[in-house]
Amino acid sequence: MKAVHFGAGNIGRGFVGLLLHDAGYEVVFADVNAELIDALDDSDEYTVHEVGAGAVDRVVRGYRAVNSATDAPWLLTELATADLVTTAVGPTILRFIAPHLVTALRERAADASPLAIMACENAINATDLLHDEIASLSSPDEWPTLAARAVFANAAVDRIVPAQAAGSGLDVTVETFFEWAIERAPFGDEPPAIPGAHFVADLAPYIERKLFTVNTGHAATAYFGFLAGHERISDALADPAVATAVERVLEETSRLIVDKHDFTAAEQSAYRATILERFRNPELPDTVERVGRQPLRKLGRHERFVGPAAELAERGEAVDGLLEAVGAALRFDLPADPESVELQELLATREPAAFVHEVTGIAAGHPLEPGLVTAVAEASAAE
Ligand SMILES: NC(=O)C1=CN([C@@H]2O[C@H](COP(=O)(O)OP(=O)(O)OC[C@H]3O[C@@H](n4cnc5c(N)ncnc54)[C@H](O)[C@@H]3O)[C@@H](O)[C@H]2O)C=CC1
Ligand SMILES: O=P(O)(O)OC[C@H]1O[C@](O)(CO)[C@@H](O)[C@@H]1O
Repeated sequence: MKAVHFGAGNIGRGFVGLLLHDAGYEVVFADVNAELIDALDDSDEYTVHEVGAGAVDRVVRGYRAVNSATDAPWLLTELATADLVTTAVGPTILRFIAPHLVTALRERAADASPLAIMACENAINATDLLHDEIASLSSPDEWPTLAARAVFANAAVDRIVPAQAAGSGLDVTVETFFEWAIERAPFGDEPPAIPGAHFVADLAPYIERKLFTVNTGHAATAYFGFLAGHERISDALADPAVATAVERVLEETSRLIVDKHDFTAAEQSAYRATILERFRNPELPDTVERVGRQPLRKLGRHERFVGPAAELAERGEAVDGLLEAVGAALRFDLPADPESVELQELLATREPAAFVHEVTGIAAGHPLEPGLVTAVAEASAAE
């Protein structure tokens, strides 16, 4: 069994690549970072160091690496005999992966087993997004033939993998916790054998609970923590003012999760407590800058703040905590982060309502619009 994994970064090496390796797959990493690919190519193994209670080290061996920017022919050769393709590149990068996959599907033998494709990104239904990008490169006549050569399954991935210390080489430091939930239905009776993953009938509850608890809580900690002058996530959460603001946000999203899905209030409360403990892990060298990265993406319509806030507002529920988190995100002013720079430029040049429509995708007249406009106006005035 062979898996081609796009994105040999933190999640690629520290989570998806590791679980595929442990599942017995021959793993081929594809990345556009030449230095990283060369390092993988020149190495025989790397170690995934867990930190926290019950931590163990795991060694990944026997992989290959291909530079997908400069060696498309070799990548295609690998894809031709792959059983599985995964990605961990970031949702905005999926459109750059699509051209490789459309070509691979064109060249895939009609009698080969369908290629399983799973985008492992922090976004609702990222595989659907990748599917649509691939289909857009085909024609309505051709696409049914290509689509029959693949199985697309959405997935939710959860493991905190911070930025790695300089000099750590290919080794990756990760938390002990992980969860990889994958839609079962697209595979029929034969889901891929990945012991570390679990296959679920309906992914929506898992991905919404994950994105609107883990990612909402983490990003809120980052933005409130940044404003309070903290560098590390664990220090930010040790600040009672930050912890209280984050709790307020998570109480709101938890209300939505419990209302919409089959999780009880007690289950959601336990899940929330667990994730806050994960964020507090003092052995995890995680920073507010990493967790807050790409604020424009994180302020998107179906993302961790505006997504749940819009649904709650539509239900007539209060969203003061989420709006406060949006306000903090708007003040994430970090010259090293291109999206933060763009965000500050937009704040300085757009009227608040125009900013809201453009950045958050919330339209005029939506019940969340007034709250967002106020948050933007306050952030602009504070500039
Ligand atoms: N780090 C974390 O704790 C978690 C991250 N995620 C998600 O996983 C994805 C990846 O995140 P990280 O691993 O943290 O980022 P990362 O920056 O460490 O890794 C991304 C990798 O993708 C590569 N890449 C960029 N463009 C590419 C292209 N066109 N083709 C092939 N490779 C390309 C980069 O060179 C880099 O090695 C994101 O969607 C993130 O939201 C999900 C759960 C946890
Ligand atoms: O690129 P994003 O969406 O910030 O992804 C990283 C996030 O995902 C998480 O790993 C949670 O699974 C957090 O560590 C981190 O905030």
